[in-house]
Order: sequence, then structure tokens, then C-alpha cells
Amino acid sequence: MRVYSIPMRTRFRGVTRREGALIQGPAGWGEFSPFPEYGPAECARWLAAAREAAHDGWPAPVRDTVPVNATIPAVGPERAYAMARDSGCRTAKVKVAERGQTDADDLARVEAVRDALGPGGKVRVDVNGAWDVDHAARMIRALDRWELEYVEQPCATLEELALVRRRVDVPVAADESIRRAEDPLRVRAAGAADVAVLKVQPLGGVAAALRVAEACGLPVVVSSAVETSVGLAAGVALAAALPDLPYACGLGTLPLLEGDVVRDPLEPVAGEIEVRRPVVDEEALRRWEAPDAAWRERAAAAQAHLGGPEVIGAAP
Ligand SMILES: O=C(O)CCC(=O)c1ccccc1C(=O)O
Ligand SMILES: [Mg+2]
Repeated sequence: MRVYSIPMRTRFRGVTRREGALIQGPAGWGEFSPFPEYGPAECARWLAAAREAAHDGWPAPVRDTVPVNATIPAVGPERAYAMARDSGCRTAKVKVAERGQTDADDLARVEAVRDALGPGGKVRVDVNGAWDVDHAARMIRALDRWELEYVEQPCATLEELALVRRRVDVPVAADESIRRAEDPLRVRAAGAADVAVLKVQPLGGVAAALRVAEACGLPVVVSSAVETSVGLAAGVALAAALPDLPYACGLGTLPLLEGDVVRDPLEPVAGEIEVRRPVVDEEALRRWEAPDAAWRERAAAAQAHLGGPEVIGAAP
């Protein structure tokens, strides 16, 4: 097991360094990078995704490139404009409702991104569950002045999402509401969303996420958890295996990190990522390598919940 710690170019989800573990197995490299606040039960699914990557491999792709969106953090309008313009993507996802910021900050950021992409671009926003229903209805209408493709997780609960969905014309996507295999069925039953955002690590792997996509009956957007190219490759494999891919995916997150652990990163080129699987490069990894003791403990606790074949052996 090898551990990385890479600074984020801008703070994201309150995180300033992205950290995680990389494992190698007969099928290739896998990434285990749950966020710091996640406990062993949740981490077990992230570990299952790493085990699948290293030991089992992924379903066959049906396409060889995946369209992606630029991810714009809660930065000021000038930075947001430059990030959207320089991304090469025709779709951008703008983070809004960041703690400590105002509605006016969100309006200015979305306006800047719309300016950068022009009328032919697509702009979506991600609220991470931060608004109540009234605030959501008001802000979605205000932001839709710049034409929103959809709004991701405007409120925290399914009931609130369903209410918002009935009050606005902009499609609603569920992200945090989908963390387990059974969640998409609840989302659909509640009439809470038009789009499902799926992430490989929290759902326990590419095959598991593909089953969730099949069962959920909603169009799917595959997003990253802001991983290295090793973790992103799993998201790309999921997006590549989906029969239908009507939206750009949130897998263009490498520009949020200051570095990577491979020589040929899974960076978007002209808004697309190639379907391929980069390998860890010793020289690239050495620059970001960090002590592994804490991650061995986290993996062992996750393994105890997960059961099955051991993913990460004891320290050598
Ligand atoms: O979807 C994207 O554009 C990038 C991924 C992303 O936003 C994200 C990454 C890590 C944790 C949470 C989220 C999120 O969608 O809220
Ligand atoms: Mg989201």
C-alpha cells in the first residue's frame, strides 16, 4: 500500500490536501480515499471499490471517450471565469451556497461562468444540500436567468428535493441522497430527482454502481470524489460502460489537484477524457508520498466491516 497527500489548488469541501491510499493487484492499481470524517462502515464500500480495481477489473466499455464538465469551486467571479474558460469544457458545474458566502456571491460566480462559456455552453450548480425549500426555489429561479442545465442536491432530504422539484422548471439531480445501492429506488419513489449522480467509491465499485444505474431508471451522471488518476480511472470505466450517457460527467477534477501519481494523467482534453487506465509512476508518486500508518489502520477497520478477501496486507 502506498499513501499520497496532494495539495488542492483551491479549498474544496473544506479540504486543503487530498489524501488516500493506492494498492496494486493483478488487475491493476486501486484507490482507497474516503474523506477524513467517514467511519469504518462507510469506508468499507470505498475499500470494496479499491479491491475491485486491484483484483477483479471492470466491465467492458461501450465508448472510448467520456465528456466531462469543468468543476468550479466557490471562488470569486474572476477566478471562476478563468477556470471555466481555460478548462476546454463546454459544460461547467459551479459550487454554490458555500458556508460564509452570500447569494450575491453565487449569482456573480454563475454569471461569470455563463460569460466564459457563452450561450452554447451548459451551466449546472451544486448546492451540496445547503438550502431549505424556499431558499432553493428562490435561488434556482434567480440563477436560471443564466439558464441552468440542472441543480444538484439543492436541499438535504428527499422530501425537500421532491418539493423543490415541483416548484421549479430546472431539473433536480440527487448526489448526497445516493450513497447506497437502495437509495436510487427511494429517490425515484419520492419523485425527488430527474438525474442521479453516481460515484464509484461510495457505491462500492464500478460493477455495483452499474447495477445501481440499471435499477434506478434515471439518467446518470458519473462524478469523481476528487481522486488521483487511479481513482478517476474507475469513474471513467463506469461512464464508459453505461449504455446511455446523456450528460457530461463530473470526472474533470484533476485540475483541482496540484499533482498526480501517474505520468499520463486523466486530464480532460477539449472536454473529453480518454477511456484508459494509467499506472502509478514511481517518480510522480515519490513527490507526494506520505506515511502509511494511519491509512493502514483505516483500511484494517474498513476491512473488518467489509469481510471477504483481504484487500491490504499487514505492514511489510
Ligand atoms: O461533479 C463534479 O464536477 C466533481 C465532483 C464533486 O463535485 C464532488 C467531489 C467530491 C465530493 C463531493 C462532490 C460533489 O459533487 O458534491
Ligand atoms: Mg454534488
